[in-house]
Amino acid sequence: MVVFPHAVEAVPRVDVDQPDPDRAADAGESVDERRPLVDLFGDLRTSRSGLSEREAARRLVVYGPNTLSRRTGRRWPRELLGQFTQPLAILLALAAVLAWFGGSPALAVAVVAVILLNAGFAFVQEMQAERAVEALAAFLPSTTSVLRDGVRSEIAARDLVPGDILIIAEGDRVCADARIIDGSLVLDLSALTGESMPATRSAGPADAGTSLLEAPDLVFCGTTCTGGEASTVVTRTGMHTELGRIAALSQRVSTERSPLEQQVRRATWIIAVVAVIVGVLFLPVGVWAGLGWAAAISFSIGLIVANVPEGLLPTITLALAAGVRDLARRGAVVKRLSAVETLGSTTVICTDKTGTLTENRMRVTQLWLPGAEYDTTTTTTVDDTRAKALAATAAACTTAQPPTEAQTAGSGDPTELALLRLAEELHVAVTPAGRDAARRAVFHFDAHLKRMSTVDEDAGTLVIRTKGALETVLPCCDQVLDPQGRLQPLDDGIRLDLQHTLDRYAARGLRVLAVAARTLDHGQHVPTDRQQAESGLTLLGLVAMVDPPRAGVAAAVAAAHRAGIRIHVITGDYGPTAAEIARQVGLGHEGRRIVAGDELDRLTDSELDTILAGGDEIVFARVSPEAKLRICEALRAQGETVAMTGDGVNDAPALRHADIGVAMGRSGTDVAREAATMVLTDDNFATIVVAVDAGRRVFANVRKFVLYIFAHAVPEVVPFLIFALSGGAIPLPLTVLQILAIDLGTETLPALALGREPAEPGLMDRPPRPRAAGVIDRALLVRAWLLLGGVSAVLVMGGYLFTLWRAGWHPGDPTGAGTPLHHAYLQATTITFAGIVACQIGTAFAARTDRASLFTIGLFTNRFLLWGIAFELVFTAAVIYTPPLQDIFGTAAVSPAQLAIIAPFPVVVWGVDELVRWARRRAV
Ligand SMILES: Nc1ncnc2c1ncn2[C@@H]1O[C@H](COP(=O)(O)OP(=O)(O)OP(=O)(O)O)[C@@H](O)[C@H]1O
Repeated sequence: MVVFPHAVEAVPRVDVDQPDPDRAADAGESVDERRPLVDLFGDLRTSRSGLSEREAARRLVVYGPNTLSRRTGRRWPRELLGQFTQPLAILLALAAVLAWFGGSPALAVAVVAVILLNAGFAFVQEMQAERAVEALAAFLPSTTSVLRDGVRSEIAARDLVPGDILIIAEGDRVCADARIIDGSLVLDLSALTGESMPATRSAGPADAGTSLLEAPDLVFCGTTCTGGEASTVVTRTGMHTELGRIAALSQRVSTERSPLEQQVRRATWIIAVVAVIVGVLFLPVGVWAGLGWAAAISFSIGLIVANVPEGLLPTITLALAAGVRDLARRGAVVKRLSAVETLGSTTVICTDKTGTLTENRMRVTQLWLPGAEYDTTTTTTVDDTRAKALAATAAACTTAQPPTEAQTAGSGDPTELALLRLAEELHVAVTPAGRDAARRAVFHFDAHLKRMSTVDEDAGTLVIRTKGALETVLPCCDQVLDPQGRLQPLDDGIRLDLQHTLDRYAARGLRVLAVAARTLDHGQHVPTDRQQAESGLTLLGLVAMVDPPRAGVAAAVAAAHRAGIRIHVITGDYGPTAAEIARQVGLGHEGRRIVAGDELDRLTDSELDTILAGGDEIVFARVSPEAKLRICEALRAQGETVAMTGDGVNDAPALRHADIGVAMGRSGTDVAREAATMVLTDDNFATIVVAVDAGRRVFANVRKFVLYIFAHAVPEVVPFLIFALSGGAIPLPLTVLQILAIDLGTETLPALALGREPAEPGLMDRPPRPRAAGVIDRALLVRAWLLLGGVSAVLVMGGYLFTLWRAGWHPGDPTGAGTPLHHAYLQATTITFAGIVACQIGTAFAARTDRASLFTIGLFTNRFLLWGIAFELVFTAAVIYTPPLQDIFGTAAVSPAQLAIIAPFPVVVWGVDELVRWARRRAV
């Protein structure tokens, strides 16, 4: 259920208190958003202080939730039909037609069953995968800021109703159509109009001449705010918005094919072509070996059907979807299935510091003033008027909302919350209402300037208050307050003192803010020019705050290092502060380097490449968000797979450009969340490493079932080869329907179960897989076809020949119906069939690990596999021992002594593979 178009509600709504759509539509249609504001307020029965909670609740029932709903009901028949028009399904259908007219109706029916089962299976899996991704929206609740009962509060965006006063600020995604009543905004309208240039919208007289989307004071759902702040009155919500109307409703989570799926699709095709060639070639050989044409055709069809790996793709899609679901539970919401596999090959993580490596819960611990210093954690009372003025000024220069009973954590920038708390501790508390009432202008925090300023009226005079990074505030100051409260010029001695203090605090990992102020002369106007306002200030002092590393980050960093992943920090904070935090969490254990923003700007591209190619982990400090894009590009050009975090509007290009853009679910902006591939619902760095782990596991599991499915082809094909090569002297060891029984009945569940295998030990102790490395490589094919398949084929053929030989058969003896050896022949083919099943069980256990021994993960740790094997055994027993199935599949009951021949097969197949893995482990 979503409010924004990036994900759209997939399930038809069936709420009992569902509003009458016609009524709601009427209500939504009847407002003319371009009427003069007073009239619009009248029409919407609202005012500048917003609706009451009660009225809002009532309107929610009338208008319905502010969501875009998509009708899914009618989509599925087309998707199901699509499964039958897949090239592989058409190939099989051709085979069925051939079988029918070739005189093998039973085979034709069986092939049609294969087609139906496969299509149904693929359909269900794809629907599940899609639902998994769409359901993720629930993990990303969107909130929005409104005035209700005159108080600003955060509500779920889906609860927004017409008449609400909605406050839109930089980074927000506009989640309803609204008219601006105060302030101005820079908007990105590209989602709605395709226009990539940002547009400015501000309060003003309504203009009836322009088109709705171009109206200077209207904003629309689906656009994003890239700058400014404004109050607006909501005119339309949900399906009544322009976005709802234009029905950009088909917008869905991107379902483009992942590289993994593309690779497997290609491999599937190659194998299908090989299967067809082998099948067609078998035709003349079969006739030559003594089969009639009809039997030869049916066998070649059987060979084709058996070897076309039609179930592979949907199984992979499902494994990726299971990975997506698992990640969402663990705090990482990914927006594309393909992201799961990209995560697994991540080689570099570029992370910001505040809030990702650290808790983002700041607390002021130090105050510095010319000639005085206080440790606020040990000093119980600070009795210094200059210190109090410092704290009061810093707290007044904020926009954050301190904690209230309703919102115990407060809202806004944690740096500012720490300053509000400091003022309270020093008994100079600033109330948000008083602060906002005195406010005449704000020069917002700017990520490039790294400072912010406010102009406030204080006892009839205007005061400019500035806070920010020392190196950006200092050039705006030309004096300080000395210990006696007199103004002193900022001389070299004080500058040196300030620098020493800054470095001392930074070495402890503290974030340092300089605070300055200036009182305007009587009669001076509120300055509109930022540069002019932020000049001639008096420096009051420094405040330093701790923001401790998050629990678990150090362990995650160590895990990432073991997994061969390098981590660079890209932060707006001061270099030594960031470097100390980096040290505390274990970054740069093999070399750490600080590159400051201005140094980075001076570096040529090749110099940057050289630095990045070295083994150091780098702290890029005081960098602008734009520099993230440059670093990301440089890393990708070196062939790295980059995961990049970001939370601001300006981070969006870098997030889009990285292989995995990671945004913060809690603290980030909507714009960053929109641009990212993965959103961390807990904002925690450790979750990125968890996601990499999950990505690796999903990739490894896909290899496991590909191995398993490929391996069984050999014991199925070899019997045919032996029959053909012997010129019919060795009778066919396997019937066509037995092959289909294996393909349809016994193979599928264990393959699916392998997709749910827990991570193999040591998976995160290996270097990342190269981006170009395919899921199906030579090593996998050798292991599947030569090792597991080869051993199985030898065993199965051995069992078959041994059974025949024990019954007194010699090569060339007739075994057809009515001959004395016929029953023994049926038993021997049954042994081939059961032998392949036994070898599959061994293969499944072998495939569970790629390098490790099965004993290290435990024999019974994959319950799904055990159930799959149990089903496989029951199915096989039914085929062998129930008379109707015996007739269909051409089997005969076998004695316990005969079964004893195949009983050790699983252990032999698995044992040989275990030995090879052991030898490989020793070789490294
Ligand atoms: N609300 C604020 N008002 C004034 N100055 C601020 C404020 N927040 C941060 N600063 C200053 O700007 C600098 C950079 O802050 P910014 O928020 O860009 O970086 P950051 O949050 O530490 O970085 P990141 O999250 O990327 O690790 C800080 O070191 C501080 O000096």
